[in-house]
Amino acid sequence: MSNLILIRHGESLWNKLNLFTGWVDVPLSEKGVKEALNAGELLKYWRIDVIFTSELVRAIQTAMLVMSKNYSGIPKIEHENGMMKEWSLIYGEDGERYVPTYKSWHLNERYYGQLQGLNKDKAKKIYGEEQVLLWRRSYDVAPPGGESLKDTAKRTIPYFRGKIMPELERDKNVLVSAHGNSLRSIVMHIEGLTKEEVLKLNIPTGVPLIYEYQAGKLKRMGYLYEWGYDKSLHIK
Ligand SMILES: O=C(O)[C@@H](CO)OP(=O)(O)O
Repeated sequence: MSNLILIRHGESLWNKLNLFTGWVDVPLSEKGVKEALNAGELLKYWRIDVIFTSELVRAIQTAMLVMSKNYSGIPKIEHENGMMKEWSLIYGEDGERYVPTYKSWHLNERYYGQLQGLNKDKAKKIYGEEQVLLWRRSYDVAPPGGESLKDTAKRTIPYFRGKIMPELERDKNVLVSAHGNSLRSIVMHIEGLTKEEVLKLNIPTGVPLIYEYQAGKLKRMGYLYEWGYDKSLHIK
């Protein structure tokens, strides 16, 4: 048996300002740092064997803050190619335990196109609430110049199947630190949600969502809080 731990990054400086963020590389707010540390506290004694994050700093920060509390080992970023890969190899024997950490744009937030940088309430005033809700939560309506959730899934799901699932199959506990919509596409896939169901799916910042992997199946344990699991998927 192994565990899949999904976590949306803590609040970012642009979440706080209520701006469409997408691929804009914004760091965590002070509250976001606290959320990530709190998640780390909850996961303190969990064995984490491998980490996947997006290429965006808010997800990387969140994973590192979680690991700053964790005893599994030191997260070591595994670069895929070039000098970063070649020159970051370890040749000595220092006896440390390392947790391989992979960064990939496949896990990045949905690309929000021309909405990036726009205030979400201002967008509602300009385009109407209904239109903005479709851009933000529907499955196949893309924001102007950006990705629909369906488009996002075209990059997240092959990565999930090709890189993340094989680790679970090898009994590795996996931490995935990513974003509201990249995680919505992954949860939609795992849970087999319909287009209508995914409209209601909102993933809270900085709360670990735990799955158990056994015999080829992922079973949801729920969102992990101080007091235990919230088994519902749609957190109010
Ligand atoms: O701005 C964004 O990139 C995302 C996540 O914060 O926003 P939304 O909740 O609208 O999908």
